[in-house]
Amino acid sequence: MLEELKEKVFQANLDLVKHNLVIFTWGNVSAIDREKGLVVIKPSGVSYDTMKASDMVVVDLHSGKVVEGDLNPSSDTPTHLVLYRAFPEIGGVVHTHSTYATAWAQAGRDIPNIGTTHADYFHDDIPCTADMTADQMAEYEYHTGVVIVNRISSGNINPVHTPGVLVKNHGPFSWGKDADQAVYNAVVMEQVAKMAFISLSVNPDTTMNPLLVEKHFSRKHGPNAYYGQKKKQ
Ligand SMILES: O=C(CO)[C@@H](O)[C@@H](O)COP(=O)(O)O
Repeated sequence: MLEELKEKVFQANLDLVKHNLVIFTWGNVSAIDREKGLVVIKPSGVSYDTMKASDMVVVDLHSGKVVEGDLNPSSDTPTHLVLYRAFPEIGGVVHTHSTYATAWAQAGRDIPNIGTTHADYFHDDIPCTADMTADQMAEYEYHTGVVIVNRISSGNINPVHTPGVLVKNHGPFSWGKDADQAVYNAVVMEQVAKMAFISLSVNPDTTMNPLLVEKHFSRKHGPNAYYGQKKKQ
């Protein structure tokens, strides 16, 4: 079942290593088949060096139960499932421990939009979730998804326009229309986290023109999208 999606998720997980976003068994990628209501995700604690497409685990979107696979699904599976249920537009989710984005998450700070590189891909500051309550620590991974959705909705953030978040004291989660786009957004998150860290160490008081944000974001999104579009006659 879902052999083609397993292969895509497997390759997307290997891309995390290719882009230096993870080491050892850290991180995970999933994708969803919305027609079947099934999610394919990386198995828990399996090295990227030895992992195979057939190791990918298939779980039910609503119950979280494993419907296919011999290995345990990623420990972050409940987080992925909350995001798929809350954001119907997304088709892939990524979690990494990429160094700079994780450092911003551990510091509990939003990654500010202070450059066109950020604005090309993420409209808003990349938000960091709040501390979790003692109650939320029970079923931590499920409530990680809940605090992500709460942070996005309370910030009136469009999850398609700002496809990522930092989980405080943990690390980044990104998403996209499919697993590949979710990985792409994870790479961008790490890059803009690094750029912002360096920029603010040079000038903590730097600013960003909101008009420049709109100009760059609209190059890829919205009616005036330019990137990769046919030349207007
Ligand atoms: O963030 C963490 C642990 O802190 C996990 O995402 C990471 O170790 C990957 O766990 P899985 O192997 O996907 O269960």
